[in-house]
Amino acid sequence: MPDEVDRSVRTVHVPLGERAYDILIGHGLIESAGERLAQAFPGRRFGIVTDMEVAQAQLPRLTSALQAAGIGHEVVVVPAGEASKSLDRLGDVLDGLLSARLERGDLVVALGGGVIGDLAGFAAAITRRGMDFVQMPTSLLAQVDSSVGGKTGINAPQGKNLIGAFHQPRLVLADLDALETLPPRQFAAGYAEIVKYGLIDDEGFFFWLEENRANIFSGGPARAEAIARACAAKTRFVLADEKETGVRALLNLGHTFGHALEKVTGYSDRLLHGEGVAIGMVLAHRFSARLGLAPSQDGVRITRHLEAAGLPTEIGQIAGDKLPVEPMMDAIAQDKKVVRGKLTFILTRGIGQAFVERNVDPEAVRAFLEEMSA
Ligand SMILES: NC(=O)c1ccc[n+]([C@@H]2O[C@H](COP(=O)([O-])OP(=O)(O)OC[C@H]3O[C@@H](n4cnc5c(N)ncnc54)[C@H](O)[C@@H]3O)[C@@H](O)[C@H]2O)c1
Ligand SMILES: O=C(O)C(=O)C[C@@H](O)[C@H](O)[C@H](O)COP(=O)(O)O
Ligand SMILES: [Zn+2]
Repeated sequence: MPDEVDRSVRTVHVPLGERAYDILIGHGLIESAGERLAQAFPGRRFGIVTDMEVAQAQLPRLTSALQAAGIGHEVVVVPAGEASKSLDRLGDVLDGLLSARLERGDLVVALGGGVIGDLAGFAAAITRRGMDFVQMPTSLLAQVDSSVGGKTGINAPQGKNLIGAFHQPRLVLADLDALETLPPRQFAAGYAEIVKYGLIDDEGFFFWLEENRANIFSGGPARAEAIARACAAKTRFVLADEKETGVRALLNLGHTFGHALEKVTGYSDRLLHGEGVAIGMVLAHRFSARLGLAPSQDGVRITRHLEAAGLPTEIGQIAGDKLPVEPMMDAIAQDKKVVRGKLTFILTRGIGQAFVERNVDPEAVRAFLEEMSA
């Protein structure tokens, strides 16, 4: 931790009309959650959904704060990790919320990383035909990406996030102190999604990250700035295209490859989501260069930056047996961006110049993946 801790709270507003909400980023937000929630949602009860690791590292801070504010709450805990984005664990969460007799006017609180945000957000969307929910992201990835924008859901055997709903949170409280207990591998995985915003349409941000990566990782002032800039960038895309009929698909840079890799590694610790995104972004740049769209040096520069952050950049770096290409192609064919059977990829003309390419030739993708997996 730096000697001087900045106590100010940054706010990114998401002006989505009647679904508008604030993202607060700062220290001590879990401790002040009792007062904030009591003021914003007077008289409501809260169903906190979390995972076993976050329950150990962060939950006592929240329950003490709610107790101190006299707020009624129940807790539902699921195992940590991507495997909890499943129908079985969704059933457990629904059972916990209903057994606690939370009413439709009460709120769900997602305390955890992106797995908890996606799972609890989806549970909120369908419990009693729709409860409000608050995101309290505790991983870097959740603070810069998954807690914002309203995508919620779980995985299916056929592919990643194939079951879900758009359901915006009412409030996002991103407590920087929570990151102090986050394992380093998880921090690096979240960093990949920060880099993504630079690669999509903001080369200046990517260059800033090249200068400030060490400060972000060590918990210096650049960390809060990076998180706030990432949230502001995501908010821009969500406002322009809340339900992803067009430009929001750019937030999927690296994800078509990444999601396929997550599926073939069994949604397990073999490959974290952010690690899949890191490899996927490198592949998207290489594939674009292969098609003559982007300079290959940009791919090299991105690879260097991600490697310096401790992230994998090659399929061959994934632990375990060699990954087969055909199941990856099956996953790619199930991607939600597919239109009338045609593959959509986010390709690029270089750093900060991503674009949506519809009707990508599956044979070109297969040949590329065969080569990249060799
Ligand atoms: N909805 C969206 O827009 C969106 C965006 C990006 C990613 N996602 C999803 O998010 C998920 C990945 O999220 P993630 O990387 O946060 O994974 P995660 O939720 O599994 O959290 C990572 C790990 O860190 C632990 N953890 C989290 N916070 C901690 C803390 N403060 N201290 C100690 N341990 C902590 C968790 O227990 C878990 O083991 C994927 O399922 C991905 O599909 C969704
Ligand atoms: O919010 C979005 O839109 C994103 O694409 C953000 C991604 O980082 C995230 O992983 C998202 O869950 C992927 O969405 P999906 O629609 O491809 O499942
Ligand atoms: Zn992602």
